[in-house]
Amino acid sequence: MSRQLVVHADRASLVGETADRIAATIGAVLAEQDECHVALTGGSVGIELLAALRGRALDWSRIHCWWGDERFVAAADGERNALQAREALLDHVDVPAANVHEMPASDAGHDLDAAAAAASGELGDRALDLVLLGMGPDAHVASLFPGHDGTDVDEPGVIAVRDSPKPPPDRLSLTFGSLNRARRVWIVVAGDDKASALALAMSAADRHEVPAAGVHGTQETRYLVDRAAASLLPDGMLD
Ligand SMILES: O=C1O[C@H](COP(=O)(O)O)[C@@H](O)[C@H](O)[C@H]1O
Repeated sequence: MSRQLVVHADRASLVGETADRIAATIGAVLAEQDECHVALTGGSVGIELLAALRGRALDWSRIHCWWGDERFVAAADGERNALQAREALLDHVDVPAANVHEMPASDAGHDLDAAAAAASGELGDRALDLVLLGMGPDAHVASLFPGHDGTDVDEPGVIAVRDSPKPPPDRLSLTFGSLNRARRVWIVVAGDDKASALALAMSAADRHEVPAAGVHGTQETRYLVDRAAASLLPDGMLD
């Protein structure tokens, strides 16, 4: 399955046009099936994207929201991806509570392993319709970090991540097994601090060292980036 690269002039057009694409894709999925299951992402551009989706006309009663990863902190901690997503988007749209599948918070009564098991149980072996991912400057996606054991896991589900190089240290993440059974995987990247990671991700790099290189959808894999992030891609890739 080939990967598509879409380069936008700047961060603002990346965010606005990607929000349009997400809304159009969800609309097309809902024209063919009853529900659309989407994994949201945290991270700087990921949350900007969710805020931009607020104004789009979508049938939220049929959209289910999951997460690619979560920081294992208390429910009210501003670092929590789900809390940021609520503030940016979900508190502003008519999404039924039952459609929002947050991963457990650290004060919900589970330790990290039990939280991973609970989130895995809820997700099962579902093939998500659309997975949105950010990418760190170290090429991590979701909370799959270079050199970490989590990059070995091919079973679908949610894993506990300890000693994350990016704080907070304890996290939950979808595995490659769940990410790579999604129909569409879109990796959204902005900024020149991500340029070398993006160049590696789009090469045939080993997923253990460059996790972003190991993620793909069964129907579609798209890198949606701004010009700054694309600055180290070979000319031939930009044609
Ligand atoms: O910690 C995380 O980081 C990545 C990337 O974030 P960014 O701020 O560098 O864009 C994000 O995709 C992930 O969901 C999040 O938990």
